[in-house]
Amino acid sequence: MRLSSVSFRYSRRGPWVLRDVGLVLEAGSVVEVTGRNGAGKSTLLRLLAGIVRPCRGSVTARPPIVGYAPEVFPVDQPFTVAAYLAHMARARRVSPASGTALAERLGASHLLDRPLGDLSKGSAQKVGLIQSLLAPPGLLILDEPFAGLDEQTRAELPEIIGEVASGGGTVVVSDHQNQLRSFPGAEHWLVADASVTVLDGERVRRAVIEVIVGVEEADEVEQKLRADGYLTRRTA
Ligand SMILES: Nc1ncnc2c1ncn2[C@@H]1O[C@H](COP(=O)(O)OP(=O)(O)OP(=O)(O)O)[C@@H](O)[C@H]1O
Repeated sequence: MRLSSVSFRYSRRGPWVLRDVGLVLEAGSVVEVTGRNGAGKSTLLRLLAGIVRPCRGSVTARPPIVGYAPEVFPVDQPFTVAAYLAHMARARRVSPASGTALAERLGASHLLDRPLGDLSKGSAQKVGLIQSLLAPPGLLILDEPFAGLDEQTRAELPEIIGEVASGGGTVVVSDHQNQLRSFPGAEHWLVADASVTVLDGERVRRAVIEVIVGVEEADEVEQKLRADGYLTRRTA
């Protein structure tokens, strides 16, 4: 799949969110997308998924089956989780059992009879994740999937991502917390100033700076730095 000279803005006179972006996604690759709040990560993911079209440039060779889990799953739908997943399974021409099995794997079986409107943010996000995986995706796009998830699902997610990739699917994950920073073989893209930089260690030189803070502030400062797209590591 390839993005060629892709530019996008939300309105004719609005600012360019992405400008002249060229990218290649290989089958079986895993890409982590980072960047500050509002940098354009979700917009890039929506362009990749085909939810919005470029204003200029083109997206070619998108795999036919795209699984997309949005940052905020829309719960304002009058269905139970089971009915929603069964409906999505029919739309994707797969057995409804696929939704039940995924719900079990992600510790969401107890949610099946609940109305979508009653779900917490984390539970809704799980349902969004399950629907994106119902049919084996050739392209899986997860927008901030780690943000609201419980520990069990957080731990399961890299495994699921690895399975999709080893089946030849391409996986793109936006994650301002850098949860996939040590995922084996993952590519890292940084969205900033309306462009996308492929960080591969050779083309982007890094500097390490030490930031010294009080113990009680450490978590908060680290979270802020990660929210701004920096990689962090703790020393003793
Ligand atoms: N539907 C929309 N209409 C108009 N502007 C939008 C829309 N969605 C996003 N934007 C603007 O486009 C820019 C990029 O937003 P986007 O959501 O892609 O960034 P992001 O990196 O995903 O941010 P975050 O980490 O906060 O989700 C921001 O300035 C945002 O305000």
